[in-house]
Amino acid sequence: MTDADLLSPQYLGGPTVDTTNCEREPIHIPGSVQPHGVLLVLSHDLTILQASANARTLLGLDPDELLGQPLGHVAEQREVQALRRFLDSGGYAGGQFTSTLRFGPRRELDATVQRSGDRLLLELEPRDPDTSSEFYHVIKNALSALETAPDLASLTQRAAEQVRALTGFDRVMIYRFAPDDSGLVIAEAKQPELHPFLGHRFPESDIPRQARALYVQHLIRLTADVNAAPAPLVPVLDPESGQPVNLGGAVLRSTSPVHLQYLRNMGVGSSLSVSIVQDGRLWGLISCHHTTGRVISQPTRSALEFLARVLNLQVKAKLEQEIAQF
Ligand SMILES: C=CC1=C(C)/C(=C/C2=[NH+]C(=C\c3[nH]c(/C=C4\NC(=O)[C@@H](C)\C4=C/C)c(C)c3CCC(=O)O)/C(CCC(=O)O)=C2C)NC1=O
Repeated sequence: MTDADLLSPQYLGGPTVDTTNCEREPIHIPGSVQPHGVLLVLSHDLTILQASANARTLLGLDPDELLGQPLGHVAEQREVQALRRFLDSGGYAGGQFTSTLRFGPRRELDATVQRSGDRLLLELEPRDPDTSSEFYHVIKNALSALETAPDLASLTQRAAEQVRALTGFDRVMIYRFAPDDSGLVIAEAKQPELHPFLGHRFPESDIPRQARALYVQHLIRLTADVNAAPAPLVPVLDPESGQPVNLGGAVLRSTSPVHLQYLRNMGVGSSLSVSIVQDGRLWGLISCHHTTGRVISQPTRSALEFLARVLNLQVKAKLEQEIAQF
């Protein structure tokens, strides 16, 4: 089975996707994750049911050494107890729990935990050693810039500039959806030598219905490297239910192969987008491109989500201001 086979929806019995049926691609059940992290699927009592094939890269153990093991047998007990307390407290319904988990003396990892049905998704990523104190100044300045913007145009332009300062992506755009779900680039901050997308309009099919629906539920997604071979789940289906696990909210979820080709055709090496949601509808996206692959650490993603939530509130205020002026 080639890497390309792993990513095709047929891998899990899905439809053959081409440019005529984009919205039928089951992007929430790719059966694999991006290889810059490791995914463990846990039962409610924290037993490991599935593990991504690349588990050894971060945990020093292969899937067959992990499957059936209680998490506490492979990770630091004290931190697992903190996770257990979060879960026993009811956890944040639909939210994510972020923490640090140690899998042995030199394996301190960033952990993101969220529910998926009656399973838990535990996603593990290497810690970013150079998250400096300067990071916090960037966040503070970004918040001030957003909160003092006089109108919608300056708010979205400042948002593009601040997200670029925080993430270092070569290009950051603010993409606004029209009533027909086509999109328009209304703000942009980029490397000077890159051709502008500002003012460009894109068809509805560029971000199909099921993707837009997913993006209302889950605010952020990163494609760290459009050329990376995905790490399949082992076993690929939940051993108890026989069903594929829903990775819709997983930070490591493998990106649609059709979209990966779209990004390659654009000369993009990595892509990050953050949803702008108004009244339960996807109003727009902060869409970021980097010419090469790029991983954004969990703390930076958390800061980005925080900024996006502030931007959502500021966009709402500016839209209400515009209506009040008529
Ligand atoms: C400058 C303008 C600009 C635009 C317009 C743009 C589009 C864009 N598409 C996105 C996602 C997807 N598109 C498709 C499918 C198709 N797209 C097509 O054109 C046809 C051929 C097609 C199927 C036949 C699918 C399945 C997904 C979900 C991917 C996933 O989440 O797994 C995203 C969000 C993800 C990201 O951040 O990169 C963006 C931002 N990105 C830009 O920068």
